[in-house]
Amino acid sequence: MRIRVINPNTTESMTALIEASARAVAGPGTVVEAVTSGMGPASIESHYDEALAVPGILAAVAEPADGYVLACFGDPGLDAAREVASGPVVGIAEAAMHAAAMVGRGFSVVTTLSRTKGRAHDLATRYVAAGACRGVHACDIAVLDLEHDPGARKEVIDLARHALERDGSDVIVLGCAGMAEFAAAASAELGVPVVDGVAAATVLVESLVRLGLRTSVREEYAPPPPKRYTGLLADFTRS
Ligand SMILES: O=C(O)C[C@H]1NC(=O)NC1=O
Repeated sequence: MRIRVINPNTTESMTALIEASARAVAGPGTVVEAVTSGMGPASIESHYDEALAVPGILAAVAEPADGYVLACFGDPGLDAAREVASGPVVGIAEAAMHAAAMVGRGFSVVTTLSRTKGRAHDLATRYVAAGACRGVHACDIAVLDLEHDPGARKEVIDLARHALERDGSDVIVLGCAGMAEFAAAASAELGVPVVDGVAAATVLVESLVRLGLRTSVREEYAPPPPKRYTGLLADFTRS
């Protein structure tokens, strides 16, 4: 099978990190096709960035694949992508939170900027039972600095340790695709499961494809009603 793993921001080096995390867990019969969005923000750290990332996501899911991963913790454009993708679409926050809820009593999210904490809470409300997400904590390291800041890994792990104590949680969810490579070291140091949403989403999409499950086209996720689109979007939308 072929899984298209989409980095919704336009930073190639981050796509490489995402690709490595997805390939590390993909099964022997799975081809991971990691792609960088062709248009939009260099990183996604606000509602504005999320909105401007969606056209690139929709263009990326328009290409055929057996399944798709949206490798951005805000799960931008997830519902719209499900209306047009040829296979199941899973967001990394969705996958990470579900996985975390299955291996512990309550998880804490460690994310980047404080301004994105509300989004993580909103997604937890959508995806998991009340109380499953015990808290969301921000390290206030910008997304693109995670890769270049030599102290980032330690800051994230120290914050995760604080979160476990403060929240009384027993699992950590990494709140950014750019933190994927911290998961193993964090789990070894903290002694708890640390969930990287890129890996979780890759395995979950593989499982859905193996189960023969695709997004239902009855009602909400049916293909969008045909209509005229004008302006720049006319090139990227279905007519
Ligand atoms: O929402 C965030 O802070 C993280 C999110 N932004 C991004 O460009 N890739 C991500 O995973």
